[in-house]
Amino acid sequence: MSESPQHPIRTRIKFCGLTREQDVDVAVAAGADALGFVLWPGSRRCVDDDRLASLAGRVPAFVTRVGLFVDQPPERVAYLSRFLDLLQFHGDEPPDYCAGFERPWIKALRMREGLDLHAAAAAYSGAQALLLDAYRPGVPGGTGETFDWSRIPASLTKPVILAGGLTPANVAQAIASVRPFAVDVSGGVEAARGCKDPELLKAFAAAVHGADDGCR
Ligand SMILES: O=C(O)c1ccccc1NCC(=O)[C@H](O)[C@H](O)COP(=O)(O)O
Repeated sequence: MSESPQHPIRTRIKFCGLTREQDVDVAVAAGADALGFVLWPGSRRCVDDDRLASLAGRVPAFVTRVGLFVDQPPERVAYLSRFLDLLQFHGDEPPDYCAGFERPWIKALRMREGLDLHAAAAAYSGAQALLLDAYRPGVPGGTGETFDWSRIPASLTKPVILAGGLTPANVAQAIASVRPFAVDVSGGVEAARGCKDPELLKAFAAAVHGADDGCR
């Protein structure tokens, strides 16, 4: 299979829901390409503005700082953008809203029944990627649940970030089946909610690298 953003030779890794400085350090050392900070107050992983400033200030060059939002006031997104390289919209934000900030953005889509991914990719054509996550009614993200990966068409034109219930134990299988641009994990590398486990972070990254080696 030839390389392309849809079928990369190296799967990027995004660790999500970081709340502590030591987790940022371990995640970066393990090989993170991106770190996600939940900025939606409804989440137990949400970090306040001071903590975001501290965590974001710790991230070295070439690791992307991603802020997660769920249908929040645009003024709030605009304010917090100063700490972020990329915005991730996890709610029902329409494309015009997502494009209204001076930052690149990705759209999270929860894989509810009947979702047409080609139509969504066309609607969110300004997104840098689509993050595909499990659907659980009333829960915007971070469910720790997988979905049926065979629902993702190989012909999708947008880079796919695969999320939802990934762990060090299943991520290699996920990469082999989907060949995503990136994988995203939160609960699968935690010791407790919001607290990442150093060994799980390293094991997850090692499993991704091993899967990439197996795909070559
Ligand atoms: O983590 C949260 O609490 C959260 C709340 C609201 C929107 C998104 C949220 N998290 C998103 C993620 O952490 C990931 O992008 C994704 O959902 C994967 O989570 P997991 O299944 O736990 O690996």
